[in-house]
Order: sequence, then structure tokens, then C-alpha cells
Amino acid sequence: MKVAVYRKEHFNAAHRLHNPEWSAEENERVFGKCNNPNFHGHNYELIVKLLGPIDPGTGYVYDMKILSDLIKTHVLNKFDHKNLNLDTDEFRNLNPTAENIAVAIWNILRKKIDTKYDLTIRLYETERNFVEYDGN
Ligand SMILES: Nc1nc2c(c(=O)[nH]1)N=C([C@H](O)[C@H](O)COP(=O)(O)OP(=O)(O)OP(=O)(O)O)CN2
Repeated sequence: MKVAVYRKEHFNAAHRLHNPEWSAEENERVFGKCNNPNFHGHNYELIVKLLGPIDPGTGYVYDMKILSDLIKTHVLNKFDHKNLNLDTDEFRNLNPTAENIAVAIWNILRKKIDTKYDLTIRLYETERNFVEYDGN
């Protein structure tokens, strides 16, 4: 039997969607206002899902306090109130789309959480735009 636990967090960050191999016109055509050279911000909502067995001792799948601390230490401290393009190693040479941010967060947390738990990252870039990544 497996049960899913979820932790919801949020962070604010600035970014610019841009492909340096394309012309300015092509970038503007593809990314529109998200290509603004002066960057723009989003209030990201992050949902981390862990799927695993209930520990018979604690009754927990995973201690949410520990999960919260892991996210704060390894994800929020890295991305919150940052310019993703300029301030982070992850996106210095990678377009900080919602998809790429979700994969980056999954890669960070996967190293910190036992593989007996399936990990899924859902990331809301706006209220209506969101992505999900589970390592597949
Ligand atoms: N596949 C992706 N498509 C888009 C991404 C992305 O990361 N992956 N990102 C963007 C923009 O950065 C941004 O999310 C779009 O903002 P906006 O158009 O303002 O979206 P809203 O949901 O706030 O507004 P609507 O008017 O409801 O669209 C674009 N595409």
C-alpha cells in the first residue's frame, strides 16, 4: 500500500526566456513578453509529492517537517528572490522555463530523498500555467 504526501511552498523569482542562438526577432516571436531584456517576475507555487509506504512506527509516509526543511534549504534558499538567469548556476546556460525549473528542482530533491519514495514536482508559474515532472 502506498500513500501520497504533498508539501506546498512558494518562491518569487525573476527570469527571461531567451535562446542566444536565435535572432532578437525570433526570440521576440517565440517568447513574446517573456523575452523582455529587463526580465520579469513570477510568484511560483511549488508542490512536492512523495509516494511511499506508511511507516508502521510513525504512521507517516514521510515527515512533512523534514520535507519542508529540505525544500527550504535546497530549493527556496537557491531560487527565492533570485534572478534565475543571472544568479543561479542551473539557469546560466539553460532557459528558465517552468519545465526546466521543475526538472532542476526534481534533480536537487531526488538526491536528498530515499528512492523508496516516488518524487513528483508540480510547479505553477502563474495561476493557470503549471507543469509536472516525475523523473520520466
Ligand atoms: N511551455 C511553456 N510555455 C510558456 C512558459 C513556460 O515556462 N513553459 N512560460 C511562459 C511565460 O513565462 C509566462 O508563464 C506566461 O505568462 P502569461 O501569459 O502572463 O500567463 P497567465 O497565465 O498569467 O495569463 P493568461 O492570460 O491566462 O495566459 C509562456 N509560455
